Amino acid sequence: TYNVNLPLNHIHGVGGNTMSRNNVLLKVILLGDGGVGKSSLMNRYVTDRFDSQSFHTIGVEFLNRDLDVDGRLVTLQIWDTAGQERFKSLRTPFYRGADCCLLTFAVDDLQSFLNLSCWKKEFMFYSDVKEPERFPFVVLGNKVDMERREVGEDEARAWCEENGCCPYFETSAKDDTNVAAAFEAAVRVVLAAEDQIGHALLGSTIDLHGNRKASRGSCC
Ligand SMILES: Nc1nc2c(ncn2[C@@H]2O[C@H](COP(=O)(O)OP(=O)(O)OP(=O)(O)O)[C@@H](O)[C@H]2O)c(=O)[nH]1
Ligand SMILES: [Mg+2]
Repeated sequence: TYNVNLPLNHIHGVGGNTMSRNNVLLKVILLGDGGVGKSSLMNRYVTDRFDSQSFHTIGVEFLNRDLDVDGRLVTLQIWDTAGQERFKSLRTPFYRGADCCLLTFAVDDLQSFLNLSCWKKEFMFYSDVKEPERFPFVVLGNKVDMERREVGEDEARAWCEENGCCPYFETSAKDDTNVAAAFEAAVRVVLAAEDQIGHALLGSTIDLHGNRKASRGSCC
């Protein structure tokens, strides 16, 4: 486990996640407004700690965790980004090569939920993924331990339905609610997508949909 601002040992590159069939490195990236709990979720998952006084992230940091998913050994490389607008230029260069994007908001912060679309757009703009329609997102509604909510679970699930039916998890980094489940879901959606591509290649029936980048407009 390594924690740096400069990603010295990041294995990047074309399709850069598959080391072998049973030993996979997956890059997942946490995006969302400053203060929603991205760093706390990563730290809870990797080190099983929670800090109620955490500092805002500057740029990006990452931590690795190995896990076994249905008999496949996976190294999950979790990239935690700075959500504050002033750090935008420090985080966007690291979107490329991501296998899954975890869009995060806090259930006690309506604005962070409304901004999910902006985060998705920003990711699509800078990640340069080949098949935007198929790229896997997972949505996390964090801080469910808070009594006062501004975003209902139904509302959040509706957004996910409208945005490619991505999986939704209500998490608490503080109470360790659903944190492992959310990261494992990210691994599963990536592996499932890769299996599909594998099958398509075998059957020579790749459907490229013909849609490349939908829009290159600026984000908020
Ligand atoms: N109650 C509660 N507080 C949380 C939870 N997760 C994070 N926090 C608190 O929310 C504040 C912000 O958490 P961070 O993890 O630093 O937020 P972030 O998304 O990484 O913020 P940036 O680095 O600025 O993008 C901290 O005070 C955390 O202790 C949670 O699940 N429940
Ligand atoms: Mg942070």
